[in-house]
Amino acid sequence: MDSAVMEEVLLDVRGLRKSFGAVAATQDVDLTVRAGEIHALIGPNGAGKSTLITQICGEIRPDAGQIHLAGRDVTAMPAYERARRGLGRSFQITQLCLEYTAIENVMLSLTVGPRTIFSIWSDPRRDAKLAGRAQSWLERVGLADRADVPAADMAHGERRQLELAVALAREPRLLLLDEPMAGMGPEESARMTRLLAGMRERYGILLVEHDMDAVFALADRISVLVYGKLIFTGSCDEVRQHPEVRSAYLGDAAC
Ligand SMILES: Nc1ncnc2c1ncn2[C@@H]1O[C@H](COP(=O)(O)OP(=O)(O)OP(=O)(O)O)[C@@H](O)[C@H]1O
Repeated sequence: MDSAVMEEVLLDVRGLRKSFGAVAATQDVDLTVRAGEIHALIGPNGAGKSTLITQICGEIRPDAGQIHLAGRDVTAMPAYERARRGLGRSFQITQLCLEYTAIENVMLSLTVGPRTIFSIWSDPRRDAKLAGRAQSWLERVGLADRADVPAADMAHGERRQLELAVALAREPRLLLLDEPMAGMGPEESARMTRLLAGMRERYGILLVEHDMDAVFALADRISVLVYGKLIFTGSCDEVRQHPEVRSAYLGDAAC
């Protein structure tokens, strides 16, 4: 990848702070994600990872701090406006329409994407051009032959792949992935790891994940969050060697 592109900061979080009563869920967090980078965010349960993600998405307002998307201050913007400006998200809990087939789920996502004009009088599921575009997103996530399967009948790992296709169809530049490997067996997790590795050059990715094999296989940088504070940001090797990280999160067995 062109080094100028790789240097572009897609997400810049500065001094972000959020408390729920006495719980300081985000404490003065600074974080960047560059184009072409997978930046993993790790930390024990309750460390504040989801709270940070939901502030970046615009679902909850920070008490203090700024969020810039591709150089633009979006701190006061609603979630839909951030999505329009290239922020995509896949959720920790699946958000698919389970009664719809895989291709219908992606087609519905395309109807709210940036390059689609559709009429409220027509059923987008009957649109052949839209179906072609949806099929190509299914191909990219390895679900080409599952297009007509209702999401309800898909395996857990396939649903997570479909969720990714639904997010990608909106053509984001920055992707926030909240535990994409959650609930997966080793094979499904390895498949998702390969999929994300193949996507890295086209997006900036902030990856929240507990599966440390996946994190170490994918991340260019890792940030470690403990009790709402970022205690360290560095490469996989630096994180493995960091004494505070080892005691707070990894434990000696993981190093
Ligand atoms: N809406 C809320 N109201 C009150 N407290 C909250 C709320 N959301 C989060 N918290 C608290 O903020 C802290 C951070 O929670 P958060 O869910 O962000 O952590 P997490 O790192 O995502 O955890 P996990 O890995 O288990 O998903 C926790 O103490 C949690 O109980």
